[in-house]
Amino acid sequence: MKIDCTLYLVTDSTPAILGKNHLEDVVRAAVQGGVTLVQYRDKLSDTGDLIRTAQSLRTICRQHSVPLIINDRVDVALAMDADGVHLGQTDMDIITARQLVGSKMIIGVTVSSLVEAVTAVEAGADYLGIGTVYTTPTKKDTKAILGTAGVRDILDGITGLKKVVPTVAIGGINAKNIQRVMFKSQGKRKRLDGVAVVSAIMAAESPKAAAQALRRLATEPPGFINGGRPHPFKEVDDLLRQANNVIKDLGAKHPLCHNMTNLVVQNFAANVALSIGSSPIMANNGDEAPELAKLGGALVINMGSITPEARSNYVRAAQAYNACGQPVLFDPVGAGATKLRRDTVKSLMAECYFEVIKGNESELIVLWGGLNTQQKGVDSGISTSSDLDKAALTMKLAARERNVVVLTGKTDYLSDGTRTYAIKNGSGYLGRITGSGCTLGTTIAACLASHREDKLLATLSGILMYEIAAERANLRDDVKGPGTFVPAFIDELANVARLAHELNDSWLDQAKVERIGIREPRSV
Ligand SMILES: Nc1ncnc2c1ncn2[C@@H]1O[C@H](COP(=O)(O)OP(=O)(O)OP(=O)(O)O)[C@@H](O)[C@H]1O
Ligand SMILES: Cc1ncsc1CCO
Repeated sequence: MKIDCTLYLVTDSTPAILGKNHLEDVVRAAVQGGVTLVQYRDKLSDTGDLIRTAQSLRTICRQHSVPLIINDRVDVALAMDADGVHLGQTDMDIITARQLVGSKMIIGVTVSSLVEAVTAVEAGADYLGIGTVYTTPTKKDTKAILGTAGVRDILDGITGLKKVVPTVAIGGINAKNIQRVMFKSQGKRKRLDGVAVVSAIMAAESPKAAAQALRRLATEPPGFINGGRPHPFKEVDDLLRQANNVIKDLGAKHPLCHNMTNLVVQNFAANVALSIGSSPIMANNGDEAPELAKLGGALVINMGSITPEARSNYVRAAQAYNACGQPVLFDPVGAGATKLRRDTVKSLMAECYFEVIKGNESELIVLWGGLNTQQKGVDSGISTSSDLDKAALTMKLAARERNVVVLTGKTDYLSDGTRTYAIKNGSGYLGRITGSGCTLGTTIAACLASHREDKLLATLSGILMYEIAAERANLRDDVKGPGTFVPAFIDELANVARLAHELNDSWLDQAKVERIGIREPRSV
């Protein structure tokens, strides 16, 4: 029997997933929606019930020519003449199962390592379920988490074996990440034939609509073909593919993050730096900078508390880092609030090179030349600009300064003067605590210090780490308001750093990054 693994439904009859629905109804709707293979998985029912349910599922599946596979129970599969049986690593071995079921019945096997995959193929498996890709609410055992990189290694490892078998990935796959999973797990010569899902269909409000959507997404994977042109998703995805490594390297290299920052955020910024894997020093005296600049780190100049001697300290420090070729991030806090700040911005921009400038909209308008803009304190104020205006401001400033510019707000804009992106991650709490912009600057600077090859990628990685950690904190039960948000946020920054260290890039599935197609500014 030919196996089409494009969209493989694995059933789950537990109340947490199935709710009040009937298994048969859900499976019927799913095959009507486009599921290509069904596995009946039930660890709890008695043998008689298993056989009866399997028989009725087989009737439903056969009406749509979809094979029905039985999980684990070779006896049940034989008793009701299933199309196949699926074996886990602790189930019956493949050779014994084959002797029992004969040559026609499909045998599928779950594998989570290359050794298991090669062994299964050589023993006669007809398809492989590779997993677990991501943690799921029902499976939290992170040891077996492969991530897409792990799936890719297995696909590469089984390329060239005599027998070619279809493969599906399983574990935490849903409509949001299915395309990324298929794209990112591509091996050099082999890619997944499909994906297996459980709750994305079993727990869906409309299993039919969920199956239709997943089938479409699985059949038209992005980044492969788009009338011969690279899919727009591919460009963003190429960056996202690398972001986990940038964060992993940050933890491994532990770079110095030298903050010349305001009086408000000293402690918060130092804790953020530590939780992401960087080593902070809060040092506002420019005399120390030439020595610190030689330690391979990055400098943040945040002019939030502009003391009388601050300007000359900033310039000496930035020039020391410029001389060593180490990155400097400029955060022109309250740039439009006072004459002193406007003048300071002007002279810093003239005397120093900033690899990244990060500010809110009001601040960046001042930097672009809106020296008459009046900012109320350090806040951005109510914006009247369109999204495109903000993206254009970000791009033209980056093009003029030959650097990377970040404009923060509910949506962040990022540009290197050529490539411009909108990032729609984050949490409303970030707008309700002080210093979220400042500590984002610290995070980006740490990324710049550890990843020197592509400053746009380093900046994007820092923004995503920061904002996705905020989203994760936002979801926690212990967060009741802005006050409890701050410690939870620091914990989540550390959690994202840990995931990256474990090569687990699942946190990036939440990334909401869009390429903005605006023309390059011709003359700036
Ligand atoms: N409503 C929101 N929803 C999602 N993310 C937000 C929101 N408001 C701010 N952020 C995020 O918070 C971070 C800081 O942006 P913001 O524009 O508030 O900086 P700022 O005004 O310089 O802050 P501060 O002066 O307090 O340091 C950015 O990552 C931004 O995306
Ligand atoms: C509130 C405040 N005042 C100066 S710096 C700062 C922190 C946020 O920018």
